[in-house]
Amino acid sequence: LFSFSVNQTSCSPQPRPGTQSLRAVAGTNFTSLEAGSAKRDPDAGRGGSPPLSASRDHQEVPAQLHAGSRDSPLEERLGSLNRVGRLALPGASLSKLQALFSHPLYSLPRPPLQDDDWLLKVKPKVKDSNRDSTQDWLSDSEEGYDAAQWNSSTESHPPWLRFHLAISRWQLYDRKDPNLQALMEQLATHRIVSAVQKPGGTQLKLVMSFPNYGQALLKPMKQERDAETDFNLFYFSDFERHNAEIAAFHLDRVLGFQRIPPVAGRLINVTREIRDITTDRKLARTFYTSPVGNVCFYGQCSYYCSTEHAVCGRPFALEASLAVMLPDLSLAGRRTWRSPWRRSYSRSKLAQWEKDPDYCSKVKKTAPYDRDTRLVDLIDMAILDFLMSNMDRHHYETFEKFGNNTFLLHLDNGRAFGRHSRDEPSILAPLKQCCRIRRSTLLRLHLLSLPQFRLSDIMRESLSQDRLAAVAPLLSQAHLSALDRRLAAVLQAVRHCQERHHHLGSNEVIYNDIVGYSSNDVMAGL
Ligand SMILES: Nc1ncnc2c1ncn2[C@@H]1O[C@H](COP(=O)(O)OP(=O)(O)OP(=O)(O)O)[C@@H](O)[C@H]1O
Ligand SMILES: [Mn+2]
Repeated sequence: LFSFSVNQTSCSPQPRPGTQSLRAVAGTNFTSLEAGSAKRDPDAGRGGSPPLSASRDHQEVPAQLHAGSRDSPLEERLGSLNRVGRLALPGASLSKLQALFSHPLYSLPRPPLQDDDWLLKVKPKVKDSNRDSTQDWLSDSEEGYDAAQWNSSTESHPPWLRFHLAISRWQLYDRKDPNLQALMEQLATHRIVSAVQKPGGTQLKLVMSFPNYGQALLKPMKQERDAETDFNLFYFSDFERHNAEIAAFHLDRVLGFQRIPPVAGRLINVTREIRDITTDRKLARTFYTSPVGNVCFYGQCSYYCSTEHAVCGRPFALEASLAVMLPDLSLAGRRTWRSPWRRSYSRSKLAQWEKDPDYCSKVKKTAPYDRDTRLVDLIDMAILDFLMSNMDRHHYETFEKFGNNTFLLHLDNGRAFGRHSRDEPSILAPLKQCCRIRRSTLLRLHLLSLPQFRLSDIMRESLSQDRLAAVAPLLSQAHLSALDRRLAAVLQAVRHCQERHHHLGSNEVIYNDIVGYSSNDVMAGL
């Protein structure tokens, strides 16, 4: 019916899904503030720009942020953030999360997207002979799947395909895209037609398929929510946690990154939704019933796939995380990068960054960290990882198509949120050693440290939207409190950097990613 073209042609940009109602998230107070004055951005129809409000109340805010940024001390800027915070909460009708996402810092203007800033595009194919053979194949061999009647029109696309088609050079998804809701709903509720093991990686995970050909990566619950990782366990031996995958997605979104594929929690029926339907014989062979009558399996993998580490239903119900699959590698190849701050993964050796106090200045001179935003993107990732105490970020990935000038995918967060009683300062090494941070990130972190937006409250609210929150909160209060404590530590690290580099001016520490737009652009945009 159609095919993807990764090589861009000279066609004009396709309209993107979900950009028609970009304002949907604005809450009641903002809606009334904006009523009548909100104009659609001419680029919005292409998904090129975030929702832009022309409200006068909003115009004052970025002006403060903008003007205060270059030379005023941080406290002064925090003061203006405080005013912004209050502005965003005029009554009680906006939840904290809604108020946060309505804040101008979550709708910063981005450069308009060009044709080659989209990962994929639909290329209509009209040959009738192809169409017939595709349909025959669908109905003959794909039992349990819906007949696909997709064409080049967005309306005909299932949520997972809309998600794929909306991936851009700068983010995996647009937070305000209404398709996201549909996508999460699919992950959490759609019938599962197939479950097979995903080869590669160290721990058990399954690829689940839905009737509309969507797929998700499943990680099962392996331990109780608030079990703390044994202090003596090496980080590379830690179990993965399904709730960490879910919470990491929420945290990444709350930080305004949009670099983790959407993840939803779900109670899986181990018998009906895995054992009875799997075509993976190696997986099927590992099922058994435990002495208390629970259905268990352990699969095949290089770590923890044995009867000692079986995954069990109660008696059939199993908590799991389902992450939406990224486009197949044949359509959108990815490049894997070794993190310069990777741990040594040896019990006896230290990594170079642990020994060399001048390590960052070398990294800064090495491609691709020597240009564009790669270094500050890596530091964003380190901040995310420090907040959730993920020590396992040995590699990261990017989409090949976008070259070096693109966002970093934060995949594999299963080893985060293992410990709440301690922080792991070494995760912040990239920030502390390089003393560099995106201004947009820093301002959002400040916002999340204010009582009216407190990170732990925001995360509690965000996670309460997940279906598994009905079983038990996805992060215990101890983990939520740790987030606030760690956020304060990140801000302290930045302050320390600013003191150290005081003589060089604040631009030395703060990478100003909000300039590049003229003052007028910002005024019009916010
Ligand atoms: N949402 C996704 N869509 C497509 N591929 C994914 C997704 N998430 C992860 N992957 C791929 O699957 C691979 C394995 O996933 P993951 O890293 O989560 O498992 P793992 O067992 O922890 O692996 P490792 O032990 O190597 O860290 C990753 O290298 C990544 O490329
Ligand atoms: Mn891993």
